[in-house]
Amino acid sequence: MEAWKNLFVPNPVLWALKDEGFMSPTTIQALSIPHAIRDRLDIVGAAETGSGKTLAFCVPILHHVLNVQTVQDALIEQTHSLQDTQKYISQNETDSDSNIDILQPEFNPEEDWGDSDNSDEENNSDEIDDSDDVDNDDVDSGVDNGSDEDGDYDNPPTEEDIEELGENEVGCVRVVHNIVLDPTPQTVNTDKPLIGLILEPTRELAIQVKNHLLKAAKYINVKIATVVGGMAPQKQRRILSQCPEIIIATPGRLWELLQEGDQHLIKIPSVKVLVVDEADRMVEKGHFEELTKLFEFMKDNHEARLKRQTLVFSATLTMIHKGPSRKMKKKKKALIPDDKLDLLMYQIGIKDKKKIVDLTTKTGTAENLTEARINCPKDEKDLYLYYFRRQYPGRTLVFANSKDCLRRLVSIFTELGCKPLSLHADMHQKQRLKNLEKFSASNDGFLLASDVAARGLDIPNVQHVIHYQVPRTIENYVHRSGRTARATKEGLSVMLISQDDVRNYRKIISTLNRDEELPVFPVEYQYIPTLKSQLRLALEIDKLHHRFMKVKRQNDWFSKAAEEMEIDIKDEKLLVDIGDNEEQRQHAKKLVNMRADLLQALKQPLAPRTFSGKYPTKMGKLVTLHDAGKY
Ligand SMILES: Nc1ncnc2c1ncn2[C@@H]1O[C@H](COP(=O)(O)OP(=O)(O)OP(=O)(O)O)[C@@H](O)[C@H]1O
Repeated sequence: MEAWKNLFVPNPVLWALKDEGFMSPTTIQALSIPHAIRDRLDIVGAAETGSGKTLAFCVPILHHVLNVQTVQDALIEQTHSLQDTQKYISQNETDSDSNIDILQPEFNPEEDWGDSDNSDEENNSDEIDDSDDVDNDDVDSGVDNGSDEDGDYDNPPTEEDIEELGENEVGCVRVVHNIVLDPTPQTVNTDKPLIGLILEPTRELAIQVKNHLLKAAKYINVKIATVVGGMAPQKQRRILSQCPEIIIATPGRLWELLQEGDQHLIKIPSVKVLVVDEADRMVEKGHFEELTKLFEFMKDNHEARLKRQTLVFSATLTMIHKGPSRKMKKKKKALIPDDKLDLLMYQIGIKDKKKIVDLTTKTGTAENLTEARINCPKDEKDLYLYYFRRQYPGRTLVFANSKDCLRRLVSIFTELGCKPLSLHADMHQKQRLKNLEKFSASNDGFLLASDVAARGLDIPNVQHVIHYQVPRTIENYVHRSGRTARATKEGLSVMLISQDDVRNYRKIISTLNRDEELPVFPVEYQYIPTLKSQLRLALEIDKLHHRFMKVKRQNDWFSKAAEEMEIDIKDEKLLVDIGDNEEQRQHAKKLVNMRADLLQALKQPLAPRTFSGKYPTKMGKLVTLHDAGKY
């Protein structure tokens, strides 16, 4: 753990990292953490997907939490000694000689500072546990009883900490020459500061980061909450009323609760650390309106802004996606990476005192990623996806550009027995999380997703990423592909390219400065006819199934409407409208028979793979096809 110590990582975090088996920092962690902790600089960090950027911002936040807690402990101790002195003074009636100005003898530090954290948590544990929300451990699970009660951390509080705490965070206590004065004890409350705010572009990512942070905070007494859309706001309001020190949020819900005047969220301008993860996406024009408003709201408090540390990270901070050529021509000058970074830093309010750590690789994608393509007609993409699925088992994530396309694929691949899961923005949040969980739990998981899953998700051991359609931007290509080949793992990314995709494909290749085309994925064509006939049958079944369901839905609708209007459903006219039930029975029978045929066809094993060719990767190493399926 020596390497971590040199980065000024506090001991309680070190213990947790050790438990996680993170024996040494990754490059982005090693190059950014000391500047954040020791130098208190704003950090702008760009590094490849899966390189550990999450911990690079989590560790500095926890450092701040520990610092604040140490300061609070010191204040309690001072208050205790002040009370002892007061007792002594009143007993000896010699207060005229004292140089300590005691304003309110009733001040009770136990009530205001002491163990409110823990007792709060226990008293409210039923509130947190009773709901069946997926998110039901948002706050309490992040709290440990603080094994480091003596406050003996690596970095003792500085003068600045004490000043900041006195003015901004406690509000009712002033620290003058190390003596605690309490001018307005009647306003002392159990209110706790908001220390860290992490902004994420998607709900799944916010929840994932919370879990990551909880692991790193295993030995720290800290409350961490997520504030995201798609979950009950009432519960989030309740959680916020417990004043979690760290909030991880998506901008929409955060802004909504802030506008309601949430008492904890109004402290946002004086937050000590602000993290904008996936920053280039967050500030993208027209993406998060609420974020702009939030930044405006934070700017109001100029003094706090100067004290605040801002950390921004992404794998694509310096990548520029080229717009449509017509637009580009109109512009006098094309955007260059430095412009993008400057604009982003301006939008977020990065201070001049900053450290930029740009580890973006020349190829743009992760080192351990093998990239390939399959060229095919648009109407054969299903076939090649099916081919890949059958020939290359393993956790596979497929990206498509539209929700309609995803729905269609889910339907067909369900018929083909591939057990697909889906993930897109139109789904209910609980279902989204459930599907992610199922996907992560199955070694052979098959997830069909929109770009909502492209950024940040750290699903263990995703072996393959398939781009059913070529993504529209370079950033999306890098992030989608980055769901595999994470940390030290290998991974394979394959693009299905039809005529429609050529333009986007060319843009990606040129932006990534690739000298060569991506290698062609070697398809074993001898299997194609068998797979084609299975797919054809599945498509027929799917079509019939949809027709059947449509009539059934209509039928149900008519029955319901008829009932509501007190019309007898046996009415001849209605029966004519909804069609003949016997016909539906026949319909259903046909479906059952066709499914039985398909099931039989699917049992037919494909001939063992005979291909033993190799194809080069961008890394120059050779990967056999057999290996490619077993990453
Ligand atoms: N020091 C470390 N040693 C070993 N593994 C680590 C270390 N730091 C992080 N990891 C692991 O590496 C994986 C990727 O980390 P993380 O999700 O932070 O990547 P990222 O850079 O944020 O990726 P993305 O750009 O896709 O969001 C995670 O599973 C994480 O637990």
